[in-house]
This record gives sequence, C-alpha cells and structure tokens, in this order.
Amino acid sequence: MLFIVTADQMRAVDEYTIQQLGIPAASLMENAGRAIAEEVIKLCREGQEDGRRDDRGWGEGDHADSDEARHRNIAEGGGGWPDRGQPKEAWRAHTGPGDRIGYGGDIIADPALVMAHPGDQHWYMLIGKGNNGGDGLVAARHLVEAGLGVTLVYADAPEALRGEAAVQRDAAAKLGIPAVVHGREAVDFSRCTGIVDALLGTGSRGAPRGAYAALIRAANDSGKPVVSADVPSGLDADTGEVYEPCIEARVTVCLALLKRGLVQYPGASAAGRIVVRAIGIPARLAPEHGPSVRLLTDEVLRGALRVDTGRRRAPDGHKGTYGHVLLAAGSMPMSGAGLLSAKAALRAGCGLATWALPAALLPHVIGTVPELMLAAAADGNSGEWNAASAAAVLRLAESRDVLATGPGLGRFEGDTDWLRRLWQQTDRPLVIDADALNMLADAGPDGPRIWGQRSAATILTPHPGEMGRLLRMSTPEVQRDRIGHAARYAREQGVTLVLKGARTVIATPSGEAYINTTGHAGMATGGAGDVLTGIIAGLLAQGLGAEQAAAFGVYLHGQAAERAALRRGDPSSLLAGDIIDAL
Ligand SMILES: NC(=O)C1=CN([C@@H]2O[C@H](COP(=O)(O)OP(=O)(O)OC[C@H]3O[C@@H](n4cnc5c(N)ncnc54)[C@H](O)[C@@H]3O)[C@@H](O)[C@H]2O)[C@@H](O)CC1
Ligand SMILES: [K+]
Repeated sequence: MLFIVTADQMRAVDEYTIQQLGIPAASLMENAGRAIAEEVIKLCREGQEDGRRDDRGWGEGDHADSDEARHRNIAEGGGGWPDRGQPKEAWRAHTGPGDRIGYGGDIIADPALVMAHPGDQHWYMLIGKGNNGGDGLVAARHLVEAGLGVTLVYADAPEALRGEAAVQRDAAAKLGIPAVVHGREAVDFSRCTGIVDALLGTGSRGAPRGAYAALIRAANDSGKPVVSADVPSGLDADTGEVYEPCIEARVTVCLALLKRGLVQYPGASAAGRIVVRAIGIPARLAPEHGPSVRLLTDEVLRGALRVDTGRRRAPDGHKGTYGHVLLAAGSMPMSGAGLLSAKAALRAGCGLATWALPAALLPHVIGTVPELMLAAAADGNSGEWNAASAAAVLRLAESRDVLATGPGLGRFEGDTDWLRRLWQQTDRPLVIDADALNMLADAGPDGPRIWGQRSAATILTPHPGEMGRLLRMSTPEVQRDRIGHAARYAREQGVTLVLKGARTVIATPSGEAYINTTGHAGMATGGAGDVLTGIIAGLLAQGLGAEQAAAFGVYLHGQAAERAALRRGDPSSLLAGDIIDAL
C-alpha cells in the first residue's frame, strides 16, 4: 500500500524502526543505497535498449511514459523486474545480448546489478553531508561492484559527514573510489554518462544554498540523466514546491514511503519516474506516526474504502434500488453545467435524476436528456435563481436521496442564506460545487462550522480558486500545499473535501486523505468539474458513504477521461461530455 508521508512522519517511522524494532540504521541505509544502484543499472539498460532500437541514445521521452506507468508515473518496489518464478529468458531479456549472466545451468550472477558494457558508463555521485549523501555513497559502492565508473562529488568537505554517512564515506575511501570536493577541484559534467543526486533529502530546509545550488544547476545544465535519492534536491518534500534551483530528475528512487512533495505538482514533474523502494521500514507504521494519506489505487478503493469497484448491481435491482439524485443547478447563461451534472449522475448509475432549475429555462431544456426529470424551482422570467427558491428545493429533496448544487447556479441576492437553508434543513447528503462554494465562502472562513454539523454526508468539490476563497488565500498559496490545506480544512470544518486539479486530493473529516492519479491534462476543459459533481452525487444516491463516493467518483472521472482521450486520439480535444460518454 502506498502511504504518503511528510518528512517529520518519515523521521518518526524511521526512529521507531531503529529504536523499537531494533533494525540497525546501517541496514536501512544499505538497502536504500543498493536500491538506488539497481535503479541506475535499470536506467542504463533502458538507455542501451533505446540505443539499439534507434540511435537516439538516451532518447527524448520519459521512460515512464509507457504502458501502465503512463498515467501514474509511480511504480512500487522497483516494478518491472522479472521475478524468480519467470523463465531464465526473462532475465536475459533484461540484460541484453552478449552478457554472461549465467554460467550454465541455473546459476545467475546478481541480476539486478548486471548490464552490458558497464565500463562504458561513468556516473557522478553528488554527495551531500546528511544521510541522503550516505545513501549515495552506498549506491556508489554497488555501482563500482557492478563494473561502472564512479566519481564521488562531495558538496561539503567529506569531514563534515557524521554517523552512518561518515561510515560510508570511509568505506568508499578504503575501496579507492575516486572523489572530488566541490570548490577544491573542478568538476567537468561533460565527462559523465549519468548523475546520482544524493545531495539533499528529507532533511533539506528551504532553497538549496552554496555548493548544493551550484551542483544542482550544473547537473541540470549537463543534460545527463539524473537519478535522485529519495527526493530531487531542491524539492520541498512536504508540499511539492520546487525551489530555485531544483534537480530535474529522470528517476526518483523514493525510499520506504512516498513523500507528499513527490505526488503534487510541480514536485511531481521534477521527480520524473518515481520508484518506491522498500528498505526494511514497515509501511503500515506510517499512519501511527501522522496523518494517513494514501495514493488512491484500485486496491485502496476495494480495501480501505470498501468500494465495489466492479460496480456490480443486484440482479433483482430496480431504479428505486439505486437512488434518486436532485440537482439544483443551471441558470440562463450556464444551463449546460446543470445538464452535464445531471447526465453524469445518471451515467454514474443512480436510478433516477431530477434537475431543478429556474422555471424560465425549463422549456429550453425539455427533451435534451430524455432520461432526466425536470422541476421548475425558481419563478420569474429571468432564468435565474432567487432566494425564495430554497423552499422549493427543500420540498423536492424530501423525496430524493441526494442533493447536489452549484454547477451553473450563478450568484443572486441572498444566495448565501439560500445555501445555509439547504445545509441546515435537509437531512440528505449534500454535494456543493462551483457558485455554491462561493456562497459558502461568503459565510466566512469557518462557514461550515458555524452552520453546524450536518447529519448526512457533506462533500465540497472546490478547484484551487474556490478553495482559495474558502480559505481566504490566493490560488498560488493553495497550490503550494494542496494536501496540507485540504486535509486541514476537511478536519476543522467537518466536511469531505475534494480539491480538484492534477492529482486531486480527497480529504475526510477524520483527517485521512487520498491522492488520485487517474486522468490527464486534457480534463482542463469547461464542464469537467460539473461532470464530477454529478458522478459523486450519483454514487451517493447508490448508498456509498461520503469518503467512498468522493474518492471513487474522482477515480472514475479520471479513468473515464483516459478512455475518452484514447478514443479521441488526443487528450487536448476532450470535451466534458466525452467523459460522460466514456463512463
Ligand atoms: N527512513 C529514513 O528516514 C531514512 C533516511 N535515509 C536518507 O536520509 C535522508 C534524510 O537525511 P538527513 O536527515 O540527514 O538530511 P539530508 O541528507 O536531507 O540533508 C540534511 C543536511 O543538509 C543540510 N541542508 C539542509 N537544507 C539545506 C539547504 N537548503 N541547502 C544546503 N544544505 C542544506 C543540513 O545542514 C543537513 O546537514 C533521507 O532523505 C534519505 O535519503 C536513508 O538513509 C534510509 C533511512
Ligand atoms: K536527493
């Protein structure tokens, strides 16, 4: 299971492993360095395969842009290695022709560290003075053992290293691994074939300084592939913020547990392909030492969230079994938003959907989606909502299972009070999106808490701009720590929160969070959010709880967009309606 932790949480789990479980720190560092070396070899082999296929050498593209890693960009446990159960040919396929990895029979040299022509490779290992540097030194030993050329490039004087890292420094020196110190000797990056970035890890604070900054810039400018130890140096491991400068890694070998900064942009871009490698720290300790944040996978949906991802239906089910969504949405200039939401709710599998809308709009939308029921909820000829319509919406909600509101609603006189009445007077699960979020924001930063705990689920689905209005901060400030802000707001205000955008965050009132990885940038198109509101409402109507509906809804929404983009052949041409069609 892929837990996502802060640097402090990682340190606490690390300490527990060493002090309470009695696993020596040196073992953890050894495992970390060995994992990094294996990923370097793997990248070299990929480079060789690319070189054989065409003459592009390292190639232009990110190697993670293939197969199952295409959308997720995150692999667990060094994914891709053939396991012991596979035939010997599989090992061979991973080492390339001409390698003598077997000596007859079934005797195989350490396969994870074998590659063709290791002597053609020369890697610079950028070594910081903390334990991240220690990991790099262990990796250096293993790469030398595998036959690669290696030079250590210390950012600080080697004497500055302490503890386990100093032990590794001394071992490398005794083995005669060449070393230079930044500032003392010139470092010519044009002479290496690749770079291991072991400068800064979870102990990094603020923008890289001095020699660290200089080495990061030089590494980036070299154009050589960079493998980062744990996190790219220059990345804030907690937030995903990238400082100036920050390593642009080809691969990040994340140790033990995913760090928050790797799964949120822009950090996710700086990290390249992320490979999480186990180093002997039990992952399940993570939630005991801080908030439980997980990558939203099919396994998490089925396991922790108990969602039937197969969306099976009872053979004897009827439309009443799957619930009835009431959607209060749409106004004269934005009727399409309501239409998209309502249609998405039906596609998400609810039995029935009623779209409540201003009376003047009704004649224009009749027949657009014949499966949909329509209800006039706001009188007048303007095609806009009004404060008095709250009573009509509440009345309609009495015989429905879920109320969703916001898409295309517009703003109107008394609208915050209109929403407060819905909040307080319906006992149905409530999904709040778009303009309804702005109404809520006008109730103050503690709006939900002041309006009171609802008896049923309450799900808010802001994009970063709306989140900023709820939190009274700018959009960039929200983006700087998406997981932190979403988790805090959900916990303090007692709501389930979906913070939209790349790697959508789903945060629960109990302090848990899930990070979605489905979907793509083509979803940045008008109406995609309205579709999500409809999907979540449709799932709630079928009896899913708030966390289940929010998480599964986001996951399905992204998956459908992936399918839709494949059908179109290009994510850029995606329309929100295509997502509905692909559900
Ligand atoms: N579970 C774990 O926590 C494990 C951690 N390991 C490694 O240890 C790392 C954490 O090690 P440390 O806590 O020693 O910290 P780091 O190795 O990340 O570096 C901290 C050092 O860098 C300096 N520094 C901090 N910010 C700087 C900046 N902006 N510019 C220049 N210098 C800066 C500090 O003075 C400190 O000496 C992890 O990322 C990982 O690579 C592994 O050895 C295995 C186990
Ligand atoms: K690093």
